Amino acid sequence: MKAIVKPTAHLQGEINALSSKNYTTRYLLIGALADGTSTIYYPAHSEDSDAMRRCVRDLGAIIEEDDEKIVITGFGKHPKHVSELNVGNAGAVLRFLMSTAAFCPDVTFVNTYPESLGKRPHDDLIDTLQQMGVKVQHSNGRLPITIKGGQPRGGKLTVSGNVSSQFLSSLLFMTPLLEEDSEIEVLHDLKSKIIVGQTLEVLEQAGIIVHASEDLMHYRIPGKQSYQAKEYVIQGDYPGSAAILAAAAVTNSDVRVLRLEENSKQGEKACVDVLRAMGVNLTHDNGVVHVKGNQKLVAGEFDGDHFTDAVLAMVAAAVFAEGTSRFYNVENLRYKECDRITDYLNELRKAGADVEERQSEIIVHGKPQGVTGGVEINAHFDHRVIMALTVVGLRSEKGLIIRDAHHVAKSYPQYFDHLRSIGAQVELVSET
Ligand SMILES: O=C(O)C1=C[C@@H](OP(=O)(O)O)[C@@H](O)[C@H](O)C1
Ligand SMILES: C=C(OP(=O)(O)O)C(=O)O
Repeated sequence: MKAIVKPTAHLQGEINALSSKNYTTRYLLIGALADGTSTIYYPAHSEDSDAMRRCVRDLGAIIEEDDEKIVITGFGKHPKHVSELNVGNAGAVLRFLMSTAAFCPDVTFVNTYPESLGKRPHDDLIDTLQQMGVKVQHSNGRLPITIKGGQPRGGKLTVSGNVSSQFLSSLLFMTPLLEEDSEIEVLHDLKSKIIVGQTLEVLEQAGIIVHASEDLMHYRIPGKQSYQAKEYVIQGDYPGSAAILAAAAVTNSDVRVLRLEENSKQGEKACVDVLRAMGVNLTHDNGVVHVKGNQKLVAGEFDGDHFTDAVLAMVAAAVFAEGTSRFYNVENLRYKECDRITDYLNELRKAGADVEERQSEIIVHGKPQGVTGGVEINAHFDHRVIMALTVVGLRSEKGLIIRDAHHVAKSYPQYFDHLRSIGAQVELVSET
C-alpha cells in the first residue's frame, strides 16, 4: 500500500488514542505465565500484539475474546512443546518469548522479516540464556534462533543493557518461575531504562516480587513464584499518539487526543513536554492532550532515550522549528526495525529536511518555511518512519508518497484513518 500524503494546512477534531502496544504484549505474556484465567480490557490490535497473542496461544494459552476484552487462561511455567514460533516483525515479542521458550525442549523462532527483525541482534540475551544452561543455536546472534531448554537455572546472571532493555525485561518475566533465586546484574549501560518501569509495574500487579536497585542495574528475584491471574485495563498508547500530536503541532490545528493518562509510566509521555518545550500551545488534563497548533515551533535539545519510540515523531516536528534541534543519547535507534538514524535521515533529506547524524545523535536544522517534498519515500519496514514522514508530508509544498505504508499496522493499523478523521489529506492506494 502506498500513502499519498498531500499538504494539509489545518487539522481539527478528536481522536481516541489507540491502546498501548507495550502494555498489551506484557499483559498477554503475564496472563500466559499465570496458572488461572486473566482478563485484559481494551487490548491493542496490531501486528505486534497479534504476534504475542498467536505465540502464547501456540504455547498453550487458551484465549477467548470479544470487542472489548481478551480472556486468557495461562500455562504457567509449563508451555506446550511447540517446535516453531513466528513473531512476525515484533522485537519485544521475540525477546520476551526467548526466555519463556527456555521451558521448552526445542523451539525455533523463524525469520519472516529478513530485512527488518532478521537484521536485529539478540546476542546479549543469548549470552544470559547460555549462563542459565540453555542451548541456543543462532546465526550470528540473529534469527532464526533455536532454543533448547528444559530446566533453565537461576543464580547469578549478567545481561548487557547497551543495545536494548528488552533482554532484561525478558529475564525479569521468566526468572521468578525458576526453582532457584536469581540475581541479575546489568552490564554497561541500560538503554530505554524507563520502559523497565512498565515491566516492574505489571510484575507487581501479577503478585510477583522483584527487588530492584534504585538505578535499575541490579535485581534480586526469589524463585518458585507464580503469576496470579488478574484483571488488567490497557491505557492509551503514547508512542503512536506522539505522531498525531506532532501532526497537530506542525499544522494550524485544534486537536484533542483522549485516553493519554498524565501519570502513565510510558516514557513516551515526555512527547507532551518536548512539544511544549518547542513552544507548541497545548494542555494535558484529565487524560486529554489538546493541541492548538499555529505552525510555529522553536528548536530544543532533548535526551531521546527517555522517549525512544516517540523520537522520530518529535524529529519530524523539529524539521519545522526555528533553529537547530539536537536529539542525543539515541544510538539504540540504530537497532530497531531499521537504522532509525541513517535510514530515517536519508528519507527526511529526500523530503527536503536539513538533518545531520552522529553515532548517537540526530541534529535538525529547522525550516519554518516548510520543505519541498514531491518525492517517494522508502518505509524501511518501519511503522515509526511511516508515521513520522506522514507528519513531514502534511507540511510540505508538494506532498510525499510513502511506499509500503501498510507496515504502519505493526503498531497502529488505524493511523491513517485517525489522521483523515481530523482532516489530513491522505490517499491510500494499493501498490502493484
Ligand atoms: O519493552 C518494550 O516493550 C519495548 C522496549 C523498547 O525497545 P528497546 O529497549 O530495544 O529500546 C521499545 O523501543 C519497544 O518498542 C518496546
Ligand atoms: C522498536 C519497536 O518495537 P520492537 O522493538 O518491539 O520491534 C517500536 O515499536 O518502535
